[in-house]
Amino acid sequence: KRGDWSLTDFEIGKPLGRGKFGRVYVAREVKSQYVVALKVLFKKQIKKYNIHHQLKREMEIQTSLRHPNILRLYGWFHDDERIVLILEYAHGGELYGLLRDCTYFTEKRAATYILSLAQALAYCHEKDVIHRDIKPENLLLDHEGRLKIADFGWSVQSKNKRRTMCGTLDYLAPELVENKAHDYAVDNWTLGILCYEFLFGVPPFEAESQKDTFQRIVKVDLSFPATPQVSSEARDLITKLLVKDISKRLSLQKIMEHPWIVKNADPTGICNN
Ligand SMILES: CC[C@@H](NC(=O)c1cc2[nH]nc(NC(=O)c3ccc(N4CCN(C)CC4)cc3)c2s1)c1ccccc1
Repeated sequence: KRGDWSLTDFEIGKPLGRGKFGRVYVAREVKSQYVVALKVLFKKQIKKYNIHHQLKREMEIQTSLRHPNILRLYGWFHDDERIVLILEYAHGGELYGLLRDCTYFTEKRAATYILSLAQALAYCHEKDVIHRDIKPENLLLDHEGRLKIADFGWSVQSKNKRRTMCGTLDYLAPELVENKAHDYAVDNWTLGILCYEFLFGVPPFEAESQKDTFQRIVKVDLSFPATPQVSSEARDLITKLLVKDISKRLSLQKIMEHPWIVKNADPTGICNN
């Protein structure tokens, strides 16, 4: 099945989105009538921006991941000028679109998506994958409203150069042992940003200029608007994620066990309110 695909096997539909390096189209595989998304990247662009290694990593990583909240990469093919990724089709479109339409989510919907993200990231981290670019634009919804993380273009397989000599940590300096833990914590901070944005409709450190946003981030200049009304448990979780000291930032496991998540999140990942 893998590897013998070509564009003639698909009826191409409307464009779904466009990134810097390519476009995504909805398509139907002719024989099975199965609906997929085809991400078309031009070899010229790949050479020009020298993203060949990144694309290769994205393909290896996303093919190896199997999780209900991670968009599947079924396979790929190429011709003289294009590389085409055959991706799972997410019928609900971008989570971002939903957030824009309803300004902010209910606490149940927000908690359900944060739980799905924490579960997907815990799965990725077990497989030594750090996404590093979790943002609303990369989050899609399937036909049941289940969250799907897309676009692993910026993810990395954590450099296993840190794999210790003869399998023991005993000889590793603390900064190396620490460093490995640090790599993963970047995704946890992002969950705090997303949780805030799901509940208030804007990211926590938004500012007029990039410089101001940067300063607010490094100072962790966090404040909660009076409206919309958001529970103290929700604010507690956000406050425990947007922590500068990585060793004090809530772990994915602790996020899944947090009272606000336990009380509000739908464990099936599907939220209809
Ligand atoms: C995350 C960005 C990334 N995207 C993917 O890989 C993508 C992979 C993938 N699979 N399914 C998708 N579905 C859609 O994009 C979509 C958008 C709107 C839809 N609707 C509009 C509203 N309506 C009410 C319901 C139907 C339905 C599906 C996308 S995007 C990308 C990367 C490079 C170049 C382009 C895009």
